Amino acid sequence: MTGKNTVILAGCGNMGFAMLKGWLASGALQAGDVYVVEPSEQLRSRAGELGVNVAAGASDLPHELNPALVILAVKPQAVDAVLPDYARFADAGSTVVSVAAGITIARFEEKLGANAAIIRVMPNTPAAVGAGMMVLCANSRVGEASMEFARTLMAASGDVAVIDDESLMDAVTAVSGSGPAYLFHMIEALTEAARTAGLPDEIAAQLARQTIYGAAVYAHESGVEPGTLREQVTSPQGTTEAALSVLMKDGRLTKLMTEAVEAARKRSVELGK
Ligand SMILES: NC(=O)C1=CN([C@@H]2O[C@H](COP(=O)(O)OP(=O)(O)OC[C@H]3O[C@@H](n4cnc5c(N)ncnc54)[C@H](OP(=O)(O)O)[C@@H]3O)[C@@H](O)[C@H]2O)C=CC1
Ligand SMILES: O=C(O)[C@@H]1CCC=N1
Repeated sequence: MTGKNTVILAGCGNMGFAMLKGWLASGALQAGDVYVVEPSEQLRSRAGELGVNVAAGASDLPHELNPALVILAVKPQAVDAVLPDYARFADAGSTVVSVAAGITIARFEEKLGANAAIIRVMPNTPAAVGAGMMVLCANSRVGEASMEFARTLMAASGDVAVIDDESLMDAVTAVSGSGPAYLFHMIEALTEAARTAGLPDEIAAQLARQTIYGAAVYAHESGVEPGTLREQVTSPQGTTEAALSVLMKDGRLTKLMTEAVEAARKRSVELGK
C-alpha cells in the first residue's frame, strides 16, 4: 500500500476507465497497486472486474495508503469539491495528477498549498487500447522520480509529450483531448454518406470504420506526410479529385476544423474560470 508504484484513481468514468484499461493491459501497473475511488456502483464494479481495489469514497481508502500518484479523473466542475478528500495525500508527498480540462495548476496550488506537486495531463480515450495522446505539464514541486513514473505510466497508454508552457494546454485539449470525437464523427458521416450512395448498413459501417483506421495506421507507420499520402490516392481527373474538390473548396474542411478547435479551446479556458 506504500510504494513507488501505488496509485489512487479518483473517478473511473469514460477517461479514468480508458486509462486504467491501458495501464493494466500494458503491465505498466499491477491491479493490486491501484485504488479506484468511484461513487457509481456500476462503474465501480466495472473497474473491480479488472482486479483493482475499489472504494465508493476517499474515506473508504485504507488509512495507511501512501500512493506515489493521486490521479483525478473527475469532471472539471467536481474538482474543487473532490480536492479536500485528497489533500492529506498531497501533504504526505503524493503527486496529484489531474486530467480535468481547463483546470489550471494554480487552482490546485490554491486548494492544496504552494508546495503541492501537481501534474496536469491531457489524455484521450484511445489510451484504452494503448493508442492515446498524453500531454503532461508539471509544476516545479514535482520530483524527478514522480515525473518519471507519471511519464512511464502515460507512455504505456500512447504517445507522450511534455510542455512547459501551461497556457498551451487549452489548445492541446482542443486538438488531442477532444480530437478522437471529431474522427468518430467522421466515421459516422462517412457511414451515412456510404448509405446514401446505396451501400447496405452493415457494409457502409465496415467500410467507413476500416478506411479511417487504415488511413490513420498508414499515416502513422509510413512516416510519409499526409499531403503526400493524399496525393498518392488522387489520380488526375479521377474519383478522389472529384471528392476533394468538394472537401477542399476554398479550404472548407480546414476552416471548419479550425473553427471547431477554436470553439473547444475557448470552452477549455472557460472551464478553468
Ligand atoms: N472523456 C474524455 O475523452 C476526456 C476527458 N478528460 C477529462 O477527464 C475528466 C473525466 O471525464 P469523463 O471520464 O469523460 O467523465 P465521467 O463523468 O465519465 O467520469 C467522471 C467520474 O467521476 C466520478 N466522480 C464524481 N465525484 C467523484 C469523487 N468525489 N470521487 C471519485 N469519483 C467521482 C463521476 O461519478 P458521477 O457521475 O456519479 O458524479 C464519474 O463516474 C474530466 O475532467 C475531463 O475534462 C480529458 C480528456 C479526454
Ligand atoms: O469534452 C470534454 O470536455 C473532455 C475534455 C477533452 C475531451 N473530453
